[in-house]
Amino acid sequence: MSDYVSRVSADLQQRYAGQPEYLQAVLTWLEMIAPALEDNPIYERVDLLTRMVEPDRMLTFTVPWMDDQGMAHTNHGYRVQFNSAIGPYKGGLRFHPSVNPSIVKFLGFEQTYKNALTGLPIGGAAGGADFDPRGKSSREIMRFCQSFMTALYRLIGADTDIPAGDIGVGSREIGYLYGQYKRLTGKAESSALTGKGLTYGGSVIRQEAAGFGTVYFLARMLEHQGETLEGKRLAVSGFGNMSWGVCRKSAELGGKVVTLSGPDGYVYDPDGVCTQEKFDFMLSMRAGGADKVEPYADRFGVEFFPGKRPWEVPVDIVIPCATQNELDVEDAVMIVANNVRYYVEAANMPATAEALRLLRLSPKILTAGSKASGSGGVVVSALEMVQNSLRYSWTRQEVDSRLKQIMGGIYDASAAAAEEYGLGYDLIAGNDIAAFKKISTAMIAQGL
Ligand SMILES: NC(=O)c1ccc[n+]([C@@H]2O[C@H](COP(=O)([O-])OP(=O)(O)OC[C@H]3O[C@@H](n4cnc5c(N)ncnc54)[C@H](O)[C@@H]3O)[C@@H](O)[C@H]2O)c1
Repeated sequence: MSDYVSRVSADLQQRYAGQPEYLQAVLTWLEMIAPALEDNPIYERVDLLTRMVEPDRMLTFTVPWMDDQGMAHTNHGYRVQFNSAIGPYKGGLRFHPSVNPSIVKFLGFEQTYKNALTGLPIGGAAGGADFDPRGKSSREIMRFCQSFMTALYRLIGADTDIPAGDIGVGSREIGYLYGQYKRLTGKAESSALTGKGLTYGGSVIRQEAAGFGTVYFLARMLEHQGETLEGKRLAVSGFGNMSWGVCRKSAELGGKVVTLSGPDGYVYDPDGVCTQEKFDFMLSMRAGGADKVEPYADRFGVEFFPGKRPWEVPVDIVIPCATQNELDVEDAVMIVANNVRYYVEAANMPATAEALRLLRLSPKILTAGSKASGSGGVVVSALEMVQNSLRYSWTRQEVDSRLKQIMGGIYDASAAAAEEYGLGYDLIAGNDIAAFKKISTAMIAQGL
């Protein structure tokens, strides 16, 4: 590690000791891009790394709202505008009790480098609140979203910062947020938010895009090995938006997702989550707001494993789709022992640093990181912005083929950078290096 990288790392660890997720994301990235930093004194001269790993700014605000019984509550809201070197800030909003400055900073950091390789001109951001949507009525969710937007609206806009959904924020919440944005600004500025409903500027495939994109990326890895998804068994976590898209596209390509999970445990469905009835049931579990996967076992007569994670099931492919650090070293050891052949991240930073290192360095498994294989959602969000600017809607087939093509481009850029730096087929390091080079070039060109 160069002196400059050591200094930046030490400074961050001292300054942000209480922000473990943020430190994990940045320190892993510094390890990945190390080969691209060697013999390049310009980076230190313009102190590029410090500016790349810290957000441009971060807003913290209170979100007061009233429940259906007339009791007031106050949550904490955040928006971190991480980097705008290649376009306006763009990234999701997460409503979950675990949301704090460390989580939104890690999400904003990951989003910046994820967005860079989409080929679309967008910077990176993230935000959200420690609000728990579980058990809340639709009216409570609406009041919360309106209060959240009242605090946020001055900071966002089509050319400044464009929020989208993430955990706990789907099309219903985006609708309430957008309605309040319009009310406050007096402008029907459709590309100020993405993930909108189809009747007011949303894009077809946006809901499916996150999961579809991951499977398109996986299909390219399989192709590289002379294989297809036909007959492969997949372990997936979560049962939300990302998992739903992965199940649907895998089934279409002949694969079989045999696990889903929630905070309560996981279900094992040996026949696969492959039918329309099962896809629809996933949607109803998510909309129900209980955040439990057990009802799937009751409904389809399959086994439920309370309090456990799905990584113990022997499969060909593992795709974590739920949340950060949902897979630790013990899980990684089990995955290797089960002869899993592909580990493809859909959720943001789903593995601990040690688990990821173990999987990445295992000669038995091919790995892809969330900044590449998890970028389908933002790709179609950006395509939604393009359609809004054109005041035009593309067909399902047009959006889907663009998504597939862009995912292929991200795969190609990752594989090419890995090869250029003598890293073989390390798609994770390759992706980080390619994104680093794109953003650093833009930042240097724009001066201090
Ligand atoms: N939706 C998108 O467009 C999109 C795009 C890129 C990345 N992601 C990432 O994908 C992941 C899932 O997002 P989503 O949009 O599907 O959200 P979602 O709210 O639709 O679903 C989240 C799922 O994760 C599970 N989960 C959340 N916290 C958990 C915990 N602590 N333990 C166990 N399970 C937990 C929930 O039960 C739920 O099934 C997140 O990491 C998110 O950042 C989403």
